Amino acid sequence: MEITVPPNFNLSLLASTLLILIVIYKYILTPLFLSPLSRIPSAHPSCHIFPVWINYIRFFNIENGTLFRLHQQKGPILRIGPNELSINCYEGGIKTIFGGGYEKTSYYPRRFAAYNGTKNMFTTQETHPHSIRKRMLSNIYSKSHILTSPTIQTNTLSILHTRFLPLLHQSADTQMPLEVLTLSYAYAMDFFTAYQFGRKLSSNFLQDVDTRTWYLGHFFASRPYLYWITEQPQLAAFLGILGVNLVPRACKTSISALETWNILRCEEVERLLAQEEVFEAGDTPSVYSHLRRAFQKVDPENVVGREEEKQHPHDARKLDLASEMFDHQAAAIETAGITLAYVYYELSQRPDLQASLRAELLSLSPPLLYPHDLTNPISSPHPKSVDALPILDAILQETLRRWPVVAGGQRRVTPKMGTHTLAGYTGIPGGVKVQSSAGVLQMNPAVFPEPGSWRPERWMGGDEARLGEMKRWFWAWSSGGRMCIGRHFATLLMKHAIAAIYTNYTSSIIDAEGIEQGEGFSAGPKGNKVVLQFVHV
Ligand code: HEM
Repeated sequence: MEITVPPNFNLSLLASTLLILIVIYKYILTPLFLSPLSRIPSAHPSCHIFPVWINYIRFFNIENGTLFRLHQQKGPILRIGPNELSINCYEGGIKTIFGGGYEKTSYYPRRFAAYNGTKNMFTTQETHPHSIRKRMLSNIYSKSHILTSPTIQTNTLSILHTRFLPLLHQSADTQMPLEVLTLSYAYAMDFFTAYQFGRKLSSNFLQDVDTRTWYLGHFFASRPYLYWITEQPQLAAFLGILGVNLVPRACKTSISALETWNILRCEEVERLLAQEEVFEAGDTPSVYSHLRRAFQKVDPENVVGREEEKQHPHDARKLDLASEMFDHQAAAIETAGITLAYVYYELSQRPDLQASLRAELLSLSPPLLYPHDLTNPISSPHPKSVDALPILDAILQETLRRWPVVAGGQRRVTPKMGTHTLAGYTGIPGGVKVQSSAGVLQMNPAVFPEPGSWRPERWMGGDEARLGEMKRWFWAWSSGGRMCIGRHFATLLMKHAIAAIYTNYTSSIIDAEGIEQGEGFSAGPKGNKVVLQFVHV
């Protein structure tokens, strides 16, 4: 049978119409009406179809504040892009996503890349390689190890008494106010690198102001350009080829400068280890040599063939070690620095609480009084007794709740297999980007009444059920398999700084303009400063 085509029939018109219909069906009708995500409240009507809105708020760096307001209005789950959700609740939220081991998105290796993309624990997206690396590191950061490490005990005493407290003492003596945000960055870095590399190779940012300023300048250099680095890396790279640098070359130079600073220390540790030097407790490069040994254990199978590498397994792992050390420094300096600045700011408004805290601190045996006889071997309280102080603990816990430094969305992706139920919405497919944030979770008034008020008392006493609920929603360290591995170290570092200060001084605010928390994945005071006056008690 012969098919007769109408004289005015146009094949190409038919094809174009079909194509348009398919595009409308796939990119408009499906995301808007048929996708399981279409039932979820959208942050903006366009979010169902285009990722323009989410890019807009990320470009203008207003994501945390905007999502916080929208969650208050629209509930715990929001569609923030055609394939992206923000979820802030416990059941069906962080319990499912983070407790269920959803993998990280590529945001992490983009934002936190080091040594030309040499993966470390934080930037590894996939579960299996992550858990291998985590097993290698867990013990050195476990609570039992942190609270009994001779390296930490020796260095705590030395850093507090020879570097930190003299600065406060001088400020109180001369009645010169201190800017405590930068001071806290310096303290956190010195304290952490002393554990990582040993005290001899640690930073000395508390005393060496020039190197501290140099380091912090490079550390924060890329912040204004993060949108291009994390959200539009291909576009930035393409325009870079054409000579348009959305991310100034200086940002790369800054990262290289810090990488060099770090790798020189790694090399120096290697040199000392090669000499089989016996380290004094304070000079033991605890974190570095722990990971180095862990690599050596697995390397005989991996590094076969090259004699040189078999003899010096660290050579093969040089960048792995450096990348891991680099990342832990970055994790420690900013997070602990900002948290401490907020602790001092809040306490400075509560002289009554400073007095109760001091009474508690004076019960330590011996208390952290300054000046102190450093030749006395039992001249500091045991870390376990500092850790166990209830008022100190509540002050830190409440600061981490009210001012969670990792305030931005922690991004994950739904597992490829099967469908998922999140915040009561069923049928969510694999491959959907999801994120949660401590800045939203910890401001839930149903769990934390008057969430904007800093009230350490909420963590003291009270009924068990209420405390249990608060702990479930407390998310400053994240949760699940990717929870902060440095939390016990950070807690010890921060508790000792607070204890040392408030045993010896009172504080009051001189200048806290811009204390409101800024934007970003990690966020400190917008004004970048907290100036306090310390007075001898
Ligand atoms: C106040 C201090 C700190 C806070 C609030 C904090 C918070 C966090 C949070 C929320 C995460 C999860 C982030 C995400 O998955 O998106 C994290 C992960 C991590 N933190 Fe911390 N952190 C602190 C201090 C430290 C310190 C001192 C170290 C030093 C070792 C550290 C090392 C890490 C590492 C390596 C990870 C990645 C863990 C993994 O992927 O399994 N953190 N931290």
